[in-house]
Amino acid sequence: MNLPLEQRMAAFAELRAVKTDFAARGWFPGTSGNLSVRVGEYSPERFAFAVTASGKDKAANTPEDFLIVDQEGLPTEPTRLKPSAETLIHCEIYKHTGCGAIFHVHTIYNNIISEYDASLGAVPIEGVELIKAFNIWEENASIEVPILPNYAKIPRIAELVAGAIRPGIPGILLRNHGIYAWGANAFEAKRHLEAFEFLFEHRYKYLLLTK
Ligand SMILES: CSCCC(=O)C(=O)COP(=O)(O)O
Ligand SMILES: [Zn+2]
Repeated sequence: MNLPLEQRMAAFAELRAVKTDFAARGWFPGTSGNLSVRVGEYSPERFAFAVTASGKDKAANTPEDFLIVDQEGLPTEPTRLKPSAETLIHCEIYKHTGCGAIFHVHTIYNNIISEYDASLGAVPIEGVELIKAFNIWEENASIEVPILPNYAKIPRIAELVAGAIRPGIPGILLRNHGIYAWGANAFEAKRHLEAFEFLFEHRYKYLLLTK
């Protein structure tokens, strides 16, 4: 898939803005986290996306922070950059949702809550206003955010992604690892990620107060 230079540059610029924003929040500790936005035409069998390069300090901006990969997670042109080690998870989410952007961060709240609720297989959240960020408008709505095991081998996690995606819930937690949040575009993926993080912090603090 040959993408015009302007499309690649626009995707990289969009990722850079999100990366800078999340880095300022401390959302990339120890080089963790990865970001992607889809570019060009889409079918579940054939698509491409811009993704962060693996192992970089995501708080630093360099000319070698992003590359384009295809639906298999392989670079679309020769490069010495390595795509995120977790690119296969992005591939699965794009394939099964058709979304336009995916953001993955490790935070204290998403790690602790995913561990706390691991035996349930999902984080239950009820009656918090920010559920509306997922376009769920009913009164006293409840949602469950799925939790997958954090296997060392990413392909083992990737093969569970399709079965974990729940209609209307644009996110998946990896146990004691972090969250993947997605949306139709970068704006929506960011809104979803911020809402998830708010809801995890809310649950953590509510549990502390009430247990
Ligand atoms: C040091 S964090 C371990 C890998 C990880 O979970 C992550 O999110 C970052 O991996 P990447 O290859 O995208 O840099
Ligand atoms: Zn990670």
